[in-house]
Amino acid sequence: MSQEIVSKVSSYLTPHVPLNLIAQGAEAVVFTTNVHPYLPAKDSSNKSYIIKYRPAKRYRHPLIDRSLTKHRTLSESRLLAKLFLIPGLKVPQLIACDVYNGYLWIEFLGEDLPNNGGFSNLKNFLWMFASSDPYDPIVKETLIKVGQQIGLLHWNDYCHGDLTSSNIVLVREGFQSWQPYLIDFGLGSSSNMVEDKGVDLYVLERAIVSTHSLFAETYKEWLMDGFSQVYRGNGSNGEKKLKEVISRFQEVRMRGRKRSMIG
Ligand SMILES: Nc1ncnc2c1ncn2[C@@H]1O[C@H](COP(=O)(O)OP(=O)(O)OP(=O)(O)O)[C@@H](O)[C@H]1O
Repeated sequence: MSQEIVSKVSSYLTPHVPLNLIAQGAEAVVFTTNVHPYLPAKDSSNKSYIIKYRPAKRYRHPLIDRSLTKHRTLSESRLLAKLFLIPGLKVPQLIACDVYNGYLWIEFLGEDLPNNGGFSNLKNFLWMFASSDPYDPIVKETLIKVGQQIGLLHWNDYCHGDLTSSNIVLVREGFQSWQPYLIDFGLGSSSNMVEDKGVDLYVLERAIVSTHSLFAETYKEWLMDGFSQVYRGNGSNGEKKLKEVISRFQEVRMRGRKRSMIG
């Protein structure tokens, strides 16, 4: 990780904003901080926030780079703000954005899992149960809820674009219950196309199969149960649309299989 980027962020945000680097993806550098951009420090000291920064890419022309950064930061923040208003859909709250400089300030979600299980995303959560009881009722309940969240997203004609098990964060509710939240809408879009929905479902299926292959069949069933519940809750129109999405999902899966056989 380039120290240069960290220094740049730190000097832009001033020393009043302590930063803890937690991730560097292809697109963005992600920090946590305990400082809220608007509230006085004493009001926010127990909470954590995410600062997502899209650094400049040297290989792009500076003008194009600035325009792309602005466009992507704006698009992610708009999407988050719209999704946050959909009843029942769980996404982190957008707190602030600085689109010209590529910064998003977002509510921090999740926690560390017990026994060094890592951060509470779906991937680590399933690993945690893999060695004890992979078919624990908590796993079932959580995967059904994950399916419901994806169902709600798609039913409202939005797509995620990078629906991996790391982009689903679990927030503890009570002692033994977890609420899934969808994060990272950098590639998300408003879309009513069954193709985009089928691809979302396929990407998640691949993520589950590749990391939890032994239990994947059951996990997929639970996910699709939750997903279908949302569509079926919308009457005959929901049933019709559900069939279309599932049929396209199967088509996307077939294309994926052919591609991996051909190489
Ligand atoms: N709101 C949040 N609450 C808690 N953790 C978060 C949040 N947003 C992001 N993270 C953490 O930071 C990581 C990277 O964030 P995000 O996926 O948004 O960035 P990215 O650069 O698009 O990543 P990638 O290129 O890996 O997809 C996430 O996997 C997650 O661990």
